[in-house]
Amino acid sequence: MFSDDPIVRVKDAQIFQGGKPILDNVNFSIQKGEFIYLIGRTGSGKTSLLKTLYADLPLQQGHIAISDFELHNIRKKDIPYLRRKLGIVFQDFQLFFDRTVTENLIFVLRATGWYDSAKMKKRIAEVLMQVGLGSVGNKMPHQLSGGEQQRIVVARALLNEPLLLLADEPTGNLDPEVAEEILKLFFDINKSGTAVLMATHNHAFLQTHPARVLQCYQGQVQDSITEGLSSTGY
Ligand SMILES: Nc1ncnc2c1ncn2[C@@H]1O[C@H](COP(=O)(O)OP(=O)(O)OP(=O)(O)O)[C@@H](O)[C@H]1O
Repeated sequence: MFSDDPIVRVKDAQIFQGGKPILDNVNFSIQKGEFIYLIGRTGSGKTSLLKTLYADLPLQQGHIAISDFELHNIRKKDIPYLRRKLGIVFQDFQLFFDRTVTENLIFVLRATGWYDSAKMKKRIAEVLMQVGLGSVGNKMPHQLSGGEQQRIVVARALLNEPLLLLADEPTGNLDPEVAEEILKLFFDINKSGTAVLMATHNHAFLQTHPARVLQCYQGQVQDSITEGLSSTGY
C-alpha cells in the first residue's frame, strides 16, 4: 500500500443488521490522519456501520477495504489482524472491574501477541501518558472517575498503534465538561496522526471542534465534504 492511499475505502456498500438492510449505497473514504464525526438519529445505523468496519457485522454487498484488508471476503482468521489496525472505543468493551488498569492493558497486549514483559510495561506507560493518566496503573477501575475510566478505554484502544480509532458515543455517559475533555483527547490523538471516526449525538462538538461529518439519514450516508448534510437528519 502506498502511504497516500486511503485507510478506509467504502464503495457501494450495503449495511445489514438482523437480516435487514439499514444503509444502502454507502460510499466514502477515510484518509490517514482525518477526523470525522458520524451523526444521525437513534436507529439510523451509526453503530451498524462501525460494526461493519471492524468486521463484527458481515459485509454482504459492496466493497470495504481497510488498509490491506478486503472485508467482503475476509477470512475469520484474519479478523484479529484487521482489528489490530483499528482502535475500538465502544460501550460493549468495558474495562474488567476485577483487575487493575495495568492488568486490563496487559490482557489486551497478550491477546494481541505481545509477550515481552519489559516491552509491555513500556507500551503501557506510553499510552497512559498519552491519555494524561501516567500514575494510575495500579488502581482498580472503580477507583477512577467516569472520565478517567473512559481515558483508560482510549489508552487500551491505542496499545497497538492503530491507523484508525472507531468510537461509538465515547462521551455518552459523561458530564458536559468531562465529555469536552474526552473530545479534546481524541483531537490530540488525531494530531499525532491517528484517524478518528466518532459516532456522537453531541452536536455542540460540531460547532466547537468542527471536522468532516458523515450523517446517516434515511438509509443513506451523506458526507459534509461532497454533498452537504440534511438539517432535518438529527
Ligand atoms: N442486533 C440487532 N438485531 C436486529 N436489528 C438491530 C440490532 N441492532 C440494531 N438493530 C436495528 O438496526 C437499526 C440501526 O441501529 P444502530 O444501532 O446501527 O443505530 P444507531 O444510529 O447507532 O442508533 P443509536 O444512536 O441509538 O446508537 C435500528 O433500526 C435498530 O433497531
